[in-house]
Amino acid sequence: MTSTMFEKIALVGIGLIGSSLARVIHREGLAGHVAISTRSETTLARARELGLGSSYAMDAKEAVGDADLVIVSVPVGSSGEVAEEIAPALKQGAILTDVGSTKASVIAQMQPHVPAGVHFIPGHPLAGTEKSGPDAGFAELFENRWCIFTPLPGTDPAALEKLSEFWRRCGSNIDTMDPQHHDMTLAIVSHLPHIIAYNIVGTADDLESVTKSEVIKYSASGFRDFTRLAASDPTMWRDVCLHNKDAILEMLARFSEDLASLQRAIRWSDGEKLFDLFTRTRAVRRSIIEAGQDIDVPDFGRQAVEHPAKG
Ligand SMILES: NC(=O)c1ccc[n+]([C@@H]2O[C@H](COP(=O)([O-])OP(=O)(O)OC[C@H]3O[C@@H](n4cnc5c(N)ncnc54)[C@H](O)[C@@H]3O)[C@@H](O)[C@H]2O)c1
Ligand SMILES: O=C(O)C(=O)C[C@]1(C(=O)O)C=C[C@@H](O)C=C1
Repeated sequence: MTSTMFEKIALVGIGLIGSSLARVIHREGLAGHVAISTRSETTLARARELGLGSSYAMDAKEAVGDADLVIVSVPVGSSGEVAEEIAPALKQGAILTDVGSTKASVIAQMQPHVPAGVHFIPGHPLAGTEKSGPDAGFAELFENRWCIFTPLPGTDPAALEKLSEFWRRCGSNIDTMDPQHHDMTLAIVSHLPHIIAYNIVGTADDLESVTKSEVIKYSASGFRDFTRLAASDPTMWRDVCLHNKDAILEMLARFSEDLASLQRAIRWSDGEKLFDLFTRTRAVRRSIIEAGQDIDVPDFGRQAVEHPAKG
């Protein structure tokens, strides 16, 4: 059953995340009006061609005027300038949220611009792909995925509950945590994997000149999985690295220590140590699958989910 939750929702930024939101809002009938704004004329024209909204504006202030819910879905490094731009046009009582992959930096950038009487609730859907732009989105993206809020002290519980209900209607499960904890957790489960993927694919690309295309010709599925992550949007991931610097550097230091220990085990033919580590990590993968967190979405080019019992 569908029922309208907001008279008007404004989506600022209409790439993978913004356009997925537009699609699920439409499918679930969550808004009477969806106003779309983005920085690039070409992207806005494409959003119009795709029929993602009810109105389209290059001027974000025009889009957010009268909106009950404003969702900012731009690279995290641009969240401050967007907040500054839209602040004067925000309606009293409106909920303002974002979807940025880092939280402390987004809060530091946006909060100073948020007018009194507007409920600013930072958020982050843990759902995405390596693709970007309005064509890449799909309504099912958020299904059975976590959406984490990092509410500020004094957040209105009713506004938080309304936003939580919105994300539940988009298919997500809700959790809340403080921004520092979010940034540390995401550094290990999301940011480091991307950095490692960028690095290994970069190394292989450097070797390419030596191996004369064998890297591409013989790339096995393990390497191909890395190339999917390493194909992710350069602007988005540059911003994530620059805006979660401390947590990423801390996790990279831990990672480098553990890698050195693994290197040592290989050098000294310490088979027991290798076997123990690989057994422990296999159990982690099984726990993720058993928790239902490894759900493939069509068109990701991902491998089929393996059955936990297969060993
Ligand atoms: N891609 C993912 O897997 C994923 C997952 C969860 C959260 N996020 C976060 O969501 C946000 C958007 O990511 P995406 O994947 O949708 O990116 P995207 O590149 O697909 O889309 C970004 C959109 O922002 C617009 N934009 C850029 N700068 C702008 C500005 N200054 N003013 C207005 N619009 C501007 C672009 O025109 C585009 O419409 C990022 O903060 C990212 O960290 C991404
Ligand atoms: O699956 C992917 O392709 C993603 O990169 C999604 C992913 C992730 O690391 O899980 C990437 C960044 C986000 O902030 C949230 C989700």
